[in-house]
Amino acid sequence: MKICTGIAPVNIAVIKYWGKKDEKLILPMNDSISGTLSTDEMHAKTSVALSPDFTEDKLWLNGKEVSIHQPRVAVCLSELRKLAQQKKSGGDMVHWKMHICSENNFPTAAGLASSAAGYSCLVFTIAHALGLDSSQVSHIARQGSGSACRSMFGGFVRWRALPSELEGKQSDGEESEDLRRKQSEASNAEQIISEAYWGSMRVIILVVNDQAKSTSSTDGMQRTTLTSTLYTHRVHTVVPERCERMETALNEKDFATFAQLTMQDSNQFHACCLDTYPPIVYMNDTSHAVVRFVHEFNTVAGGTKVAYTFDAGPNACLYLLEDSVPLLLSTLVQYFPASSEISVPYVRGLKYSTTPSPLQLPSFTPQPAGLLQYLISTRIGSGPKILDDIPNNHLVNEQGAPNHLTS
Ligand SMILES: Nc1ncnc2c1ncn2[C@@H]1O[C@H](COP(=O)(O)OP(=O)(O)OP(=O)(O)O)[C@@H](O)[C@H]1O
Ligand SMILES: C[C@@](O)(CCOP(=O)(O)OP(=O)(O)O)CC(=O)O
Repeated sequence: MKICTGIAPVNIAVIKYWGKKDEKLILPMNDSISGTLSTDEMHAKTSVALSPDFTEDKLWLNGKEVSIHQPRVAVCLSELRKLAQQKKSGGDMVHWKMHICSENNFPTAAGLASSAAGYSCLVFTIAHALGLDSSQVSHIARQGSGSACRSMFGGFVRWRALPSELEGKQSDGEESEDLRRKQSEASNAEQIISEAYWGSMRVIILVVNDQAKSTSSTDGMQRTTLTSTLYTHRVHTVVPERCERMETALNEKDFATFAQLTMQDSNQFHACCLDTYPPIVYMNDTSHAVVRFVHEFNTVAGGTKVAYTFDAGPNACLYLLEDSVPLLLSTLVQYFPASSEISVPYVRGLKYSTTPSPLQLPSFTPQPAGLLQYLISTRIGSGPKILDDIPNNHLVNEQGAPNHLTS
């Protein structure tokens, strides 16, 4: 019997992934770039037990058994076992069944990138258990959920689309097994900026008080690729150039350019969603109020101090530098007050000792209390980690049954 436990981070894209060239392999239409958030505030945690005595693979998510036969979970397990066999790694364990327990210390499927952290954690932890090099398996995490490949590394991460020379199909229209394997291995993630390089980068997540389930990313992006003409322009013309400019801004620690590109890319992604037919609407009135707030804050602050970005949901993610956080937080709390009924801290996570007076924003009206549920204050952090040396930390016990939820 072998048991391993790992944790993995959430990532939030600053140049968005949206749309696939290949639904099965999850090959993206364009490169994307994201920041990896610290696991101190938000993480997925996975334990895997392998034993020659287990008769079937099993999976528990947040304490409940779920089907191990979901195609995306199944493909991750079979690819990891195949790779371990090829590399002659893991010995007999390659043939043993696994019991996997996974949980998130933040809401699952609420548009907070739980699938990215979740699949990254599952693939990283099993790769470690089978003795594989976990820096070489982001293409497997990608097959769980595209954005999961970026959670395999810390700092800022770029996920590359397939290089054009590997795009071809064979003359009979059928790709060979060999070409498919090469294609799959060629679209992977790599760290472009370490978490230490721009150590003052901070992130604040604004959880919007409306978690109505809208179109899933998987379905939404499929519809956009089929129907949006703006999207064609985005993929072929805008994103390639924007990714290069984003890498330069990160390398030069040029916050104003980083922030402008981040906001423009979020806006264009949501414009493509609206240009989808029938349209997809992820941002709500509160999201749009946050956009207006950020622009007004930057105007009054006399420079671009804060950037917003929105994924496939109404929650906002703000990128800013450490020295702007106290003023941003005090102003935000003033203009987006907590509900009077809130029984938990409104601002969670990283604490700051100073509370400056809020900026006065003449063109922005204070919003009704409770539009935001809570805020998570965090920073850019490192990639997944194995936590086997912490006692009593596993989510699964020696009998292969789930332990009680621990975090
Ligand atoms: N810790 C985990 N381990 C394994 N799978 C997970 C884990 N967390 C989430 N998932 C998978 O991801 C699914 C949720 O993905 P979904 O894309 O709906 O939500 P999200 O990732 O929170 O939102 P978004 O992708 O819009 O940011 C879950 O139903 C489950 O299949
Ligand atoms: C808007 C996004 O968050 C979309 C994420 O899409 P997913 O990675 O959840 O989609 P699938 O590959 O179908 O699982 C942008 C991004 O993270 O780059």
